[in-house]
Amino acid sequence: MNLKDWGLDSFFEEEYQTYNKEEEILRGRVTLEHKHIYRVQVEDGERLASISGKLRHQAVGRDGFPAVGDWVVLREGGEGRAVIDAILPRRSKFTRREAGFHIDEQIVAANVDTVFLVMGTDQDFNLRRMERYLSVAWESGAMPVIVLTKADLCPDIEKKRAQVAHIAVGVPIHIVSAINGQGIEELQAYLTSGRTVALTGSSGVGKSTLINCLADSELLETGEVRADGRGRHTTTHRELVRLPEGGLLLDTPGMRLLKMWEDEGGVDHTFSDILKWAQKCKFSDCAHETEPGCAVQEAIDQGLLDAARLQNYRKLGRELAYLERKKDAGAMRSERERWKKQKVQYRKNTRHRR
Ligand SMILES: Nc1nc2c(ncn2[C@@H]2O[C@H](COP(=O)(O)OP(=O)(O)OP(=O)(O)O)[C@@H](O)[C@H]2O)c(=O)[nH]1
Ligand SMILES: [Zn+2]
Repeated sequence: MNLKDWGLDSFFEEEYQTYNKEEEILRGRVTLEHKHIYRVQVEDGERLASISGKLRHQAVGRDGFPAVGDWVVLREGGEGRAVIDAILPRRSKFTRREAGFHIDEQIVAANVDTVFLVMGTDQDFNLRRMERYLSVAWESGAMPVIVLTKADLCPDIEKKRAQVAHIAVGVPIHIVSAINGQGIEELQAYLTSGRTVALTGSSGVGKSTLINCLADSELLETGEVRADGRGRHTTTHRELVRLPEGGLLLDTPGMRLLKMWEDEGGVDHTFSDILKWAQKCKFSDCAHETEPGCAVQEAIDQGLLDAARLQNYRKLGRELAYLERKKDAGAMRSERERWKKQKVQYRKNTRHRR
């Protein structure tokens, strides 16, 4: 199997060049992760792999661990197993941030080329949510494509398309139905050889149905002949699969339930129209509320800007500010911990000296 078929291109080829050729290295792409055991597609088949002690040691936070879609540097570890020594830089990444005690960034998918932002045209339809999806997509580095599903149930599909087009300037929009096959072929065009496509969207919008349409078979369940030549068929599930037509489909649970926390860059891109008006405000620190000479409020008055968009922009801003504070609080706590430990150590040392 040529790794080009799995998306290996000049970008990653070049990265691999920087690795030491004295030791025999394997190149491969992660297709499944399960509790720090990885299934990796390599040139001559598949390997189960764990990460080296060195990589584990270097991993700062969870983004230091491999994720589905990552290109990794491996070596044979005996008994058909392999060891992952390094992760290549990611061309795109989707992260999930847990706002718990600490902010933890977990990679839910790496090196996605195109992301389908899937939304139903039924009661699921929600423009504010689509704005959030777009923010996440711009932030990730993957190219967003909007997919509106269940067209067969929607009487005013063109109106919905226009509403979406208004908030997503320049983003392709596709209207599909799994029932009558509308739009499926258009989506297939993104799944060309070596290109990686991922999906996100709320539960029940038809992602699984769509995948089955695109795969055109029960491919997700089909086993393959084992790479080690023992000829046994496996029924192992993979989260990065190669379709018969050549495209790569990435479908992880984390990707499906993407939390919509994202930072400034993505938000600013999605709300670039608001920022454009804001530049014309009289005061540079205008909060766009009751300030005189506020160009944003003026745009709303003139019907050029939807007030709900400003509200959504503010809401996202507040969430980000909250996360920032959490992050700071976490940093402060660990700083305090470190200081406490040092103090204990200091006391021990001085006690010894006495
Ligand atoms: N009428 C109609 N129903 C659809 C269409 N696509 C999916 N459905 C139905 O919508 C329901 C949910 O579809 P799924 O494909 O399971 O949705 P999902 O997004 O994978 O949901 P999760 O697995 O919860 O993330 C199923 O009953 C499908 O049959 C469509 O194009 N038209
Ligand atoms: Zn203003």
